[in-house]
Amino acid sequence: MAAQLPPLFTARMQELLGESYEAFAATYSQKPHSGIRVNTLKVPAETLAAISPFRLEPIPWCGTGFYTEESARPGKHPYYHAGLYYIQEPSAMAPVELLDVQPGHRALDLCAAPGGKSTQIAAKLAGEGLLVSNDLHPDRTKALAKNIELCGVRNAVVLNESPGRIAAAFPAFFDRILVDAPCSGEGMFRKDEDMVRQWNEESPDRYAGMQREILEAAAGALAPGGRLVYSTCTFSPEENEGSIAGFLARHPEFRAVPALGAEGWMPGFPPLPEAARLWPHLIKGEGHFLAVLVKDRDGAASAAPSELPAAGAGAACGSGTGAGNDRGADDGRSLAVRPPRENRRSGGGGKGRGAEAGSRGAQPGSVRRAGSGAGEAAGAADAAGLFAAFAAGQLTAVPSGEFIRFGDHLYLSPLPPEALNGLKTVRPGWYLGEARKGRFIPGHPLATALKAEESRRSLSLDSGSPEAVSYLKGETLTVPPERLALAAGAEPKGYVLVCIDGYSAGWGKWQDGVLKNEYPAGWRWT
Ligand SMILES: C[S@@+](CC[C@H](N)C(=O)[O-])C[C@H]1O[C@@H](n2cnc3c(N)ncnc32)[C@H](O)[C@@H]1O
Repeated sequence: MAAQLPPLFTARMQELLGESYEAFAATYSQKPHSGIRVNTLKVPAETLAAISPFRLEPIPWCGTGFYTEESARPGKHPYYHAGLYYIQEPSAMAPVELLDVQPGHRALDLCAAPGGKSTQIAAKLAGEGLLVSNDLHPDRTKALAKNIELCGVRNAVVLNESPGRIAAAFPAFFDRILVDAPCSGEGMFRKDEDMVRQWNEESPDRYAGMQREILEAAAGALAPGGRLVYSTCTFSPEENEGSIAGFLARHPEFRAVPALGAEGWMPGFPPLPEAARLWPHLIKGEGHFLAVLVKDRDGAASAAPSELPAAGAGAACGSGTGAGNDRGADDGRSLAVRPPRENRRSGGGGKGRGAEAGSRGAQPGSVRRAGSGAGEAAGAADAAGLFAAFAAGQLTAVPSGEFIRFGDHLYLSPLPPEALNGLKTVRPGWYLGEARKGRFIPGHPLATALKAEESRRSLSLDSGSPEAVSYLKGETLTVPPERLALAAGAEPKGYVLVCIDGYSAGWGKWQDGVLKNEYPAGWRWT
């Protein structure tokens, strides 16, 4: 690496590591390791391993994770665009492995952008249960939402909130919480030299303050008997053992359990040997810290656990009664539920304007129940009804659940709409599409989360063919009707689920041998 390590950092590391320091320091002249994690929502890990265009080597602590060679360019393969894997630093795959997420759990990822660990949690949920994925910084939630949609996640809600407000809206609610905390990033110096430049001697103490606040919120949102994983990518004991020891002292209802991993993982420093430290000179990965905390079954003072928040609970929080960190509280700038910008069509400004106009009459940042607001989309057409009609002709099974309509835009949510009242919601669920002028226009995330056999009209492109890249670049394709896979009775004309080697990537619209490209501009292969 070119950047000079801060002398104060190296002095601290020498003190921390003693005679291991030389081996540690030597890693800075070595290349960082790269990896991908298979998105099992789309493909089993064994299948991807068999069809992978580049060599894969298993990562010992993550059954769906693989090291990739330096020469591999996984972001430049059609499989990436079909959401078959997520490019992730190998050590960063460890926290979710320790979270023990099971299908059906309610999981909260409090510091989630850009979504590496959220997409990993979603894969473990396997479409059952709930993922609430949050980040405080609005700009970062865009990448978060996009990655969740790329991976075809159906049961995620994306928020842009302070953890304190989430805890106030969802007291003692979640079975699993991940706090992948903002930190001084010392473990990433080799991979990201910006981290080196941003570091100063106050960094560890500054971040420890933030971590304390986030952990307090997590304590309130975790259900009795629930599990919390705390992770950082830094070495400083203040932000690691210090943050967790302080938390345990304040919260006797929590205990640390061993963070069991793989060969080469080291225990935390006293007083927290249950934690794990991942050192770059002992494993093939960057520096990480991991702690697993369990909340007593009967220890939550306030717990009337696991009921959905009553309607209005969030609104109370929005009016300023929420606990904890108030940064990011409603300030009138926040957007209500919006369709992904990249899913708004060119020339479809009316659609975007409609959504914004709809939000003006609402509490800032609120999500409104389908069809409940006066400023709701013009026209009496019921978006859910239009979707049902579209689905009857297009899909082999019609997804069901809580429909949330905002303006012309329809989502399927894993939560009842009132549960999100007052919370800045980036996505209230799976974006299905837009109901406009009596028609339903399917959204891109609807396509990415479908399996080929769930669409009555599909087309599979060979990942190695120039056609696959043409489609991903947004080009029109010539496709004779016999190439379309049609369910019994389906006509070739209409929306086609375009797949890469059988894995959904987006929509096309077929007519008379021409496949019009519906792959959104912001997602295209460049
Ligand atoms: C280590 S990164 C998260 C990486 C992410 N978990 C992943 O796997 O892709 C920490 C994140 O915390 C967010 N953040 C910072 N302060 C926060 C706070 N008070 N509450 C929630 N998120 C916060 C940052 O915007 C950043 O995206």
